[in-house]
Amino acid sequence: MMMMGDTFGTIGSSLASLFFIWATVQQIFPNHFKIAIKEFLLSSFHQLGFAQRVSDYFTNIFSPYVDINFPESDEYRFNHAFSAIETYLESKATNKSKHLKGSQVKENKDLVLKRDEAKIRDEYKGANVWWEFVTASDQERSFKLTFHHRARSLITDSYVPYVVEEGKLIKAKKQQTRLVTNNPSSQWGVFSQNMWRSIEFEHPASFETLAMDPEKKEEIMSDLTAFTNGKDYYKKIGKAWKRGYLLYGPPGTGKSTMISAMANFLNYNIYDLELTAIKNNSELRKLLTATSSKSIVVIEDIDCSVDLTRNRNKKERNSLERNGEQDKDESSVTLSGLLNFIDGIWSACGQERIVVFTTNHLENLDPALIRRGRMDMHIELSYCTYEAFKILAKNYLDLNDHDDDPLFKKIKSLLKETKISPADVAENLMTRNHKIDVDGSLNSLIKALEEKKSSQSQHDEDKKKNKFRLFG
Ligand SMILES: Nc1ncnc2c1ncn2[C@@H]1O[C@H](COP(=O)(O)OP(=O)(O)OP(=O)(O)O)[C@@H](O)[C@H]1O
Repeated sequence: MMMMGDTFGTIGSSLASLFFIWATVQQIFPNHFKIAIKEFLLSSFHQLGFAQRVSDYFTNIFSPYVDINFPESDEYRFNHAFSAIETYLESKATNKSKHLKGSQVKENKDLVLKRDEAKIRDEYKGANVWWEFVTASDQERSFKLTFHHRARSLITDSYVPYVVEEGKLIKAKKQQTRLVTNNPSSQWGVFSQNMWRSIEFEHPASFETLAMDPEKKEEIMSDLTAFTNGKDYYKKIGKAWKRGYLLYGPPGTGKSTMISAMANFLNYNIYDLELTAIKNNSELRKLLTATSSKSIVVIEDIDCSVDLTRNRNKKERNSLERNGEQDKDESSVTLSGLLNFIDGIWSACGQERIVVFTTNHLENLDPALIRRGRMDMHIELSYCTYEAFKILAKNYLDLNDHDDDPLFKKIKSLLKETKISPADVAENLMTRNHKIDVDGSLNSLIKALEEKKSSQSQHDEDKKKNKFRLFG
């Protein structure tokens, strides 16, 4: 009311001044002068925003509501705000809506209830807003947001960003994790639309079932949690929101299992990057820039994928000498291409991404690839320890604490003397008939450990003999 009174006052006094000046001009100046002065006065008032204010005032009285349209696609490109709004409204409205629809898109999925209303009211910090789903055609769908002009800055500066952010968060929480892998470039299509293909990721691995030292596991989990909550931190220090993990260790020690556990823990998609299917650095760049945020880009057995090993520099130099100064980047994926993406372009495209490299031969990798800062955390996955065995015993045999059990004691001492992978231990604990047979499984493991021990001591014996022969 105060605002309306003020505006009337201003309009009244401005009009009074205009009429007073105009009356004085009428009396003093001749006709042609009068016309020039009239035009000057009108244009001055116009420039001072007077006309605009009058028109705004009346528009606001008769139509005080403002609309913002959020089309599904903008200039042929998908509008991400549209899908975030859709998710937000779906979650928001289900509790309040009187008209719902239920659907079950897959037999093994839960029934989903969605609102079945075209218009939804929402409230934000005391302001009412209305959302309307508008369909001009199948291709032209949009959400129309309507609110009172008085709440304009609250809605545009604060509410809309809140809705989009909230929608993205809800989507990320609900999203089924996907396993994505790259197609050979010959199948990418004209607009590179088929670079990646994906399936639902349903691996049940979790940190709980991962057999490794509990302290180390805790350290990895808190590192991942800090990363995923670190948006403000990364912004503050001016670094791209990404983190690299290098998983190394002998075969069967749980490197792939750990990646699955990470993806399930964070609810991130996995991009399993097959480097051998990529021809050169430019293809690599295209692929990586098309990955989404909240994802784990994995290169397994990086030492086997491409020539990224310690000898690379020497080999690269030799090849350049043989072929003249031909640009190697044009014909293959190189270490510099990969590093460029991790440190260079990578920083500029996308956020909240994790890179994981795995290898069985850490010693073969070029130090540039794995230096701290690129691979922030080096995680060694090793042969089965007694602590790890206890986790596997719990997974496979439902055994909790059996430290005093003679079979456990025997396994403890054998594990100390033997190098056996968690995969081999798991294999021995697994019962063929899917029925838990504790003694049978533990005895089968003891047998396997004893065999391993004797073959290892035989191996050591042979090695010793060969050494003596060399010197003999
Ligand atoms: N640490 C572990 N905890 C639980 N299960 C494990 C662990 N390590 C291995 N396994 C079991 O062994 C199987 C093979 O392990 P996984 O593929 O993760 O090993 P890896 O280190 O990636 O092996 P590779 O180097 O040969 O690829 C898994 O399916 C899992 O059942």
